[in-house]
Amino acid sequence: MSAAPGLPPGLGLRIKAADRLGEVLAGAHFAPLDQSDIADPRDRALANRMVTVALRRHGHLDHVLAALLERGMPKKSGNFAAILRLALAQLLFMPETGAHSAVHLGVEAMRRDPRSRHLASLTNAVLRRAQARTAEFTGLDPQLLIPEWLRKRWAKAYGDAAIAAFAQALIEGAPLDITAKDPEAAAMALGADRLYGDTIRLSERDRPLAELAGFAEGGWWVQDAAAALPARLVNLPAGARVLDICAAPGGKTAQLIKAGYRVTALDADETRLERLKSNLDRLGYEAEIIAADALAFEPDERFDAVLLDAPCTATGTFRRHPELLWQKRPADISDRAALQRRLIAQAAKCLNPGGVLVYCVCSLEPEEGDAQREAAEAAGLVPMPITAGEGEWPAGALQADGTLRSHPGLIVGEKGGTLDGFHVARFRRG
Ligand SMILES: C[S@@+](CC[C@H](N)C(=O)[O-])C[C@H]1O[C@@H](n2cnc3c(N)ncnc32)[C@H](O)[C@@H]1O
Repeated sequence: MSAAPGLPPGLGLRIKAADRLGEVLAGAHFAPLDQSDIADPRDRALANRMVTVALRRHGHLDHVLAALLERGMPKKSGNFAAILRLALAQLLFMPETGAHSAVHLGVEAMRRDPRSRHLASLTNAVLRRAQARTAEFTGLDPQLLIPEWLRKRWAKAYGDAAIAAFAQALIEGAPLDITAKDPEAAAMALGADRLYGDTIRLSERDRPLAELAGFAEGGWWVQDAAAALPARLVNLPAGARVLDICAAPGGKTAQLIKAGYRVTALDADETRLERLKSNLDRLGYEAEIIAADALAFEPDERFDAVLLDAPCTATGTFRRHPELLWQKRPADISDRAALQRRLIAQAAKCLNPGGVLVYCVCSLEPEEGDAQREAAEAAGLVPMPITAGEGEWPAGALQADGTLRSHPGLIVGEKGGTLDGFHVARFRRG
């Protein structure tokens, strides 16, 4: 069934997918196509998979395009790049969808775009040449999937072997990780595996989230296994007052409430706070919610703990957001690191003497992680090392200095999946 009436089967969804890919190539964050874009669930799933594969394989597609477009990318070519990348992704990396359909519908999609229809025969030629070189292009070095500047940084921080693992994790994508109120019952109801703590993992999913067992009843929320680590490290008695200072959309707020703390959830972004509110409502959880700039926040009463899940480059989430690999620039790292230093200083001011700060970022960059210890110490905080006996985390994540470092090269669970990159450090106000 076609996603748009009057178009040949399968063409409408490709046009929608190419439009979405075009937006991401122009710098937008990838938001999956939803029901309002493509009504048929199977068409929608295919379209989203095509965009995702094109984004995961971006580095390989760069190489293929450089090899096949002798005169480079044509100027003023409308959606040419997105349509071609999508067709190449399908042809080379989604063989189960059929080479004929990749070529034929790719060329048809190009014909339907008024700004790029003059390039339909070039498209046909490029796709046919790619098809003839399938073995070569599907055998490209996986490390080409990571831009060189990031590859160099990550090799320095995590070693060469980690780069190969990161590239593999990028190709495979992320499973659905869930934090459950009752992990044993939820794992049973969903056919999921238990990882550690209250995290369970669903490797295969055949329906939308809202239709999964326990969602409507508020039995669980989506949260990567690594993202679930920081809130557990607050480790205070139930009833403690905890400020979640960059809280939305609320995954960690929900964990803090589950742990029995009295939680204040603050965020500067009102739209994201709406999502936090509706997430907590679904879970039947309550928190004090404050829309404010953390940098200007002066609480009436200080807190026993602050969780600072700081805005960051989010490079640790590349399995879910592969576009970040190609959108981030070195200046983003220094920019975020500077904001994080200011937030750490502000978070320290919100703590009672002896209060605990848990600082975390979903970034793989040392400037946003280990290096921020200096900013914490400058704000009057002392390191409070995380210890081996106080929780469960992936083997290899606990570092000698008592901070946690997860990355998509670490293996978790019996089925051997990976997890996001997170840095977690804990401090106490002196
Ligand atoms: C990494 S996200 C938080 C994710 C959240 N902790 C969770 O687990 O669901 C960072 C958040 O920081 C917020 N933020 C960025 N700058 C801020 C500021 N100056 N004051 C308050 N919130 C800010 C963003 O709106 C964003 O929601």
